[in-house]
Amino acid sequence: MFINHFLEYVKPQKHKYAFIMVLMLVESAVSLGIPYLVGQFSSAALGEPTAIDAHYSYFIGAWLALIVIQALVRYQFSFRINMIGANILSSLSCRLYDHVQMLPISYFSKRKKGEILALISNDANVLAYFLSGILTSLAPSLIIAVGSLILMASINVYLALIIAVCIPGFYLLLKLLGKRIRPLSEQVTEQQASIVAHASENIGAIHLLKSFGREQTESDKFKHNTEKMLELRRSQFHIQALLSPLVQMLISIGIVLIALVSVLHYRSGELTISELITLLMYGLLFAKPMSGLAATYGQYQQAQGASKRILDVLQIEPETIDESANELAFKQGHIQLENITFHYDGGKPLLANVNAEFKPDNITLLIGDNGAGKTTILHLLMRFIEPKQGRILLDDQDISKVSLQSLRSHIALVSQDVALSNGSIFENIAYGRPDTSLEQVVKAAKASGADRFINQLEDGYHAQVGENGVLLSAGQRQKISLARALLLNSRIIIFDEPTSASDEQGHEEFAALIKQLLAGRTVIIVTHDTNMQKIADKVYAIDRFEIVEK
Ligand SMILES: Nc1ncnc2c1ncn2[C@@H]1O[C@H](COP(=O)(O)OP(=O)(O)OP(=O)(O)O)[C@@H](O)[C@H]1O
Repeated sequence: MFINHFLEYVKPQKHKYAFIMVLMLVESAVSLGIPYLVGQFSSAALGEPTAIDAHYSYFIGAWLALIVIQALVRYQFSFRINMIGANILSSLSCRLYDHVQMLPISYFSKRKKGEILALISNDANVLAYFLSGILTSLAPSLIIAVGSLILMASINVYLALIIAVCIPGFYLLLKLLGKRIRPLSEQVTEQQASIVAHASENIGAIHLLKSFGREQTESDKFKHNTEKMLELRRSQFHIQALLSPLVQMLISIGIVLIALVSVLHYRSGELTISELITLLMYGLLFAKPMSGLAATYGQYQQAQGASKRILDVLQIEPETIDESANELAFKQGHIQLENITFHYDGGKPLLANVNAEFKPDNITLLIGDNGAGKTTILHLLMRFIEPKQGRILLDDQDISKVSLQSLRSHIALVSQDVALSNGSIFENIAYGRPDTSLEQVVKAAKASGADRFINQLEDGYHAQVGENGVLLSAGQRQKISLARALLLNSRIIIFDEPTSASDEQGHEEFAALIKQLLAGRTVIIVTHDTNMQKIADKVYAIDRFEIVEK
């Protein structure tokens, strides 16, 4: 049972649960009391003996009072149970989000974005509301079903027996249909994830899509995906739609039998009219929780699927945040690659026994053909990925032995596809130092050359950049990204294709800027730009799995 792993989310809410259970017990007692009162009312109206000697209007009054109490209790129950669900959802999705963002980069390379989003939103939702509803809906359903059965048996034992015989059939039916619900709901979730992933990818690459005239192709693809979803939904709804009426039918047949046997017993004088009415009302009361139980069973199967997917992700080891690992004792920023061998899982060999040295107060270029492994080396330095063999030393300390947080705090990465968050320019430059002042941000922007264009914007540093910085040009985004790295004031700065978005003049300006700004630091630049060679102290070329100094 995958769901068991999540019962810890129920525990903190136990007092609220207990109160809801009390409410539900009251509601069950009221529901069971109503048929009894109706029986008493009929007896009083027909002049038969009643439990207390009272006029029939007294029983009507009590009946009405119970109806009002029932409504009030149901309102309280419904509100509180939903709040428990919302609370569980909030803690579960926070835990999931925290875990997901700690997973290694390799997890994200293999998963669709939509799949991850579906997990945090859809699966967490299914599980949370199941956890909040199950205990509180199961207990009263069982109380009402068992209670009405006992009360029926107290009036007529044959009738109770008829129902007891129907119950195994009911269970079998549930089992049979329930078997198909789970794999279907898993397929539905997967399909939903690929629809979201497809849409989000296309919207993210809308320029590409439009410029290559892919509208129709992508529309067809989307339609194909939704049609597949429609098919899955058809099967899912088919079972869901079948489950409830089938169970209802079985129960209704039971009620017909109850009615028949009751009438026969009445005619033979073994039952009074008020007992007959009470019995029929208990029969109807019994039917309701039984069909509720059928729905709960369907939800249970869905929640099992959701828990399994969530559990699978929670069981993936996050990036090693070894609390006991040493902090990096940073000195100058001297980096050495020793016999590094690397290939991506399932990929061909990329680096074999690579040795290299990146010195402080040096600008080192990494050049090479597309796909040679330049960015991979930067990612090894950041420990987004780990070498298969060999080690990387920073100031003579093996970086795999120091805490990730301390390693990354000394390195600023200006990546190829500049990632900006949807906020203001100020927020984007201050991304790594959220508590920094405007003055410091402006200083960094002046140094990176971003200040010029920022001042021309109507809202200046408070201008919004749009999602992924779409409101800025590629060159402007790169300048913001450089300012962001400068603000960190890291002693090691690594650039991945920093001038890919600049014009020829931009290349020269950037080279001069780097030379002047980053003196004294360890600078590594992955580039295809030959202008950079003028400012470089050393150039490494990656060729056929090896690194050669030029
Ligand atoms: N996450 C990944 N999983 C599997 N293979 C990958 C992954 N990232 C990159 N690769 C592959 O590894 C090789 C090296 O990629 P890398 O990005 O390091 O090249 P690069 O030298 O920086 O290229 P470019 O100059 O085109 O940016 C490529 O063949 C690429 O397809």
